[in-house]
Amino acid sequence: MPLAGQKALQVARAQALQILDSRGRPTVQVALTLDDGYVARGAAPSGASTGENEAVEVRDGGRAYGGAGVTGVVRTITDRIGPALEARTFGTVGDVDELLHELDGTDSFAGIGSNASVSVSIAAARAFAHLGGSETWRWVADTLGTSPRLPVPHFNVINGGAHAPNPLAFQEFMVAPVGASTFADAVRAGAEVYASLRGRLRAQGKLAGVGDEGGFAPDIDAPDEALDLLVGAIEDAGYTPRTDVAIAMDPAANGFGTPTGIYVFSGREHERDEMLDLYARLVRDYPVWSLEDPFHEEDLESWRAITAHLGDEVQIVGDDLCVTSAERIDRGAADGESNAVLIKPNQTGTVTGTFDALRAASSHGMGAMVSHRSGETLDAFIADLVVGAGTGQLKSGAPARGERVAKYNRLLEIEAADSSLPYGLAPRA
Ligand SMILES: C=C(OP(=O)(O)O)C(=O)O
Ligand SMILES: [Mg+2]
Repeated sequence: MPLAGQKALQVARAQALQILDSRGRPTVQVALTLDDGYVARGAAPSGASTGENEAVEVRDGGRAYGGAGVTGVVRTITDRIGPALEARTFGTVGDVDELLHELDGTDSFAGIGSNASVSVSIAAARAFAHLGGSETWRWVADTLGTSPRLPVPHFNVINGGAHAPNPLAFQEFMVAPVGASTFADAVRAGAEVYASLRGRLRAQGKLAGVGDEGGFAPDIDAPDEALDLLVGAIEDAGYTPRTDVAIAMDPAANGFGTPTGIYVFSGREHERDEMLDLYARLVRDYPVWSLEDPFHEEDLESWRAITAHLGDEVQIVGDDLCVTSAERIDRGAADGESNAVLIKPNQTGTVTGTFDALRAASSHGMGAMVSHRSGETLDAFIADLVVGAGTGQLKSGAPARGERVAKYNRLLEIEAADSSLPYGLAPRA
């Protein structure tokens, strides 16, 4: 249903452009020009460690850009989606997304590409916000019926796994300023911890390059070593681990595990029980508050075991497990597989699918962390999304590199413009 007083969307011109993402690979940007001259844009990010059941990103074959171009997707938008958009008026973003599903004709966006659908859908969401005279975050909150809030930023400061060339199997080690009183203070804490971590790594002779999300990629392989570095960096920056700044991890275990529960890292195999013991020890010994994709997406027995054993102490987040799918979130909740979900719009391919996933998580009392992808653009839609959805958690990489800080900087802008917005994790239902 359209929001009260919502003007219908009439697209005068739909254009698409191949641009580069933060890995130097092509992606697509859409521009929808409205009758009043307003241009609503949306760009598609791209993951490297993807779940099996994500909506399908379509790329060209051939040799251009290592076979990774999106000229076909640009053509699909220009020749098929654009004319279909221009031919009709739309009452809601759901109507636009329905058209995208119709044009696609598959149940995974393998036809038009989730990179086409998500960029069009994000642009349409911005167009509806503009037509309603509101900021995009406010439009999200009005559409979902949620209480907006500024999220705790999760800064990924040590990168491994598929995002870095180092031997570290676990993909992400994040610092989360849970004790900050404003978003601006949280950004400052994140930047200070990042700077002190750089100092520690330099002092230890381990300062190497950075990974895809801007975190350092030191030549280490043990999770303990990464966590020791983080705790030391938090203290060096003058903060108290856990109460001021907590830690979140995304091992992204699809990258080193199997459906049958065998996990290979640090030069040997680890079985399910050993992994459960390892996580229990890390949660006990370090200020870890959130643990994402600790097991392979098909190793459901392990997911159920960790949620049962550690779910009261830490948030267990399903990313590759749930792939921003309301259906999979419902199933996972019923089976006790995780108690929180990651929300990435391009995993489902539309803003409507993203809203459905957020509603599903909320209906089960699950936490929801909104997330960037490892391949990003300057598009900061997820910043507005997380404020409007009011889930209180965002991960967008290190507090460095333009495509990562674009999201944090947008949140600083939102906070500066509306100081009544609360900051912090959403109270659990
Ligand atoms: C952000 C992530 O990485 P990618 O975008 O490569 O899936 C993740 O796994 O949470
Ligand atoms: Mg993940």
